[in-house]
This record gives sequence, structure tokens and C-alpha cells, in this order.
Amino acid sequence: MDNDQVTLLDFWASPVGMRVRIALAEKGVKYEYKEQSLRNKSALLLEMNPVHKKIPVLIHNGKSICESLNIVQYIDETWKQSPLLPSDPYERTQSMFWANFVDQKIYDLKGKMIWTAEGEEQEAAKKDFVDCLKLLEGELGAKPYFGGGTLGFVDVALVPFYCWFHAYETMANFSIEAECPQLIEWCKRCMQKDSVSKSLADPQMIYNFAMKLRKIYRLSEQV
Ligand SMILES: N[C@@H](CCC(=O)N[C@@H](CS)C(=O)NCC(=O)O)C(=O)O
Repeated sequence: MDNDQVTLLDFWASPVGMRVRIALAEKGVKYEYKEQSLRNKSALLLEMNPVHKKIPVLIHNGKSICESLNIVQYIDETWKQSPLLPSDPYERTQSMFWANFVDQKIYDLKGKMIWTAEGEEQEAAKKDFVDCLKLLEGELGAKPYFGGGTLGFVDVALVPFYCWFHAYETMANFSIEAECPQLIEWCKRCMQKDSVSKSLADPQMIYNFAMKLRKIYRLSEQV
């Protein structure tokens, strides 16, 4: 596999892109990182993800793989060292279930929580978000990682959002640590790993970026 050509089309602030960076780092796969503009999409991105036209996209020996969880699963099955998904079929479905839950809830609620909604609607999104984090905290239980003793698929799916928490808390005015202290302990544990800390963006830069997006959303609503 030494002659593999691996390229990642990504955007620095993307939590779903960070999943792929973590998985590649966990496996020790060397790759070329190609930062993409999401406002002015490259011909390569449009060619490699013609359906959704979104990052992240992994290009492995000329073939493209799209959708972050799909990509992480592909990486896990292609480079077998440090497995992320359990081999037991039932355990695998449980990992997939919780990773999909992160996508459907944690990823999707951020828009309402910090950009589009205000007042009661924002409060409802915040409550929904905290409830979902608590469910995840329950699933983690007393384990060091969702994957058990080592970083697993659900850890990779969820931990990138940690660098967005500062923006969520400041923009929606609440404390995630006060609500879910064990989950924050888990975030800090994950950050001790180079594969995670080197893949996540700086929370202050994410905050500045999120504020810029908020202005754009609110201006576009006025026209
Ligand atoms: N479900 C997709 C989500 C991908 C996604 O939403 N990517 C965003 C960046 S975080 C994007 O490329 N947005 C550009 C657009 O929507 O045009 C995944 O997990 O890969």
C-alpha cells in the first residue's frame, strides 16, 4: 500500500472533514490535503462529488469516496491497523447507529442554535442539542472512549464538534460543560491523542468564522 495515492478535499473548519483527518492520522496514512473553497467550488470537487458537491471527498488511487462516515468506514476497511469499527456485526450496527445519530442531531442542530434561529426557536434547538449530548454521554457511560479502551468510530464521528463548542456556547449563551461534564472529560481525553488534536481547528478561529457566517445568514434574510 506504499504506492497508494491518497488525496483529501476538505475545508479547514469542517467537523465532517476533521473526521477523515482523524481516521487517516489514526491509521498513519500519508495523504495530500487540498483545501477547497465552498463558495467557488473547484472543477476537481465537482468532478469527484457530482451528486452532493460537498467536502470531504477522499480520492484513493483516482477513485472518489464521498460522505464522511462512509469515508471513515472505507479507511477502516482499507487500512486494517488500529481498527475503528468493531468486528462483531451487532457491535458494528451500534457504532453506525450512534454515528448516524451524531449526523442527524448534533450536526444538523447547529444551524438553528447559532445561525438561523432566535428567541424561543433558538432555546428549543439548544435544549434539543443538550438532550442529544446527554444521550451520547449515557452511551459513553464509564468507558474511556465510545470504542471502549481505544478510539473508535463514534469517537471519530463526534469529537470534531469539540472545537465548535466554544462558538456554540458563546453564540447561544450556555455551558456544555455544566450540562455534560463527563462528555467534556471525554473530549479532553481524546485531545490528548495527536491524531485528534492535530486534526481539530482552533476554537477561537471557529468562533470568528461562525460569527462571519451568522452575519451572512442574517443579511441574506433581510433581502
Ligand atoms: N453528510 C455530509 C455533509 C457534508 C457537508 O455538509 N459538507 C459541507 C461543509 S461542512 C459542504 O461541503 N458544504 C458546501 C455546500 O453545502 O455547498 C458528510 O458527512 O460528508
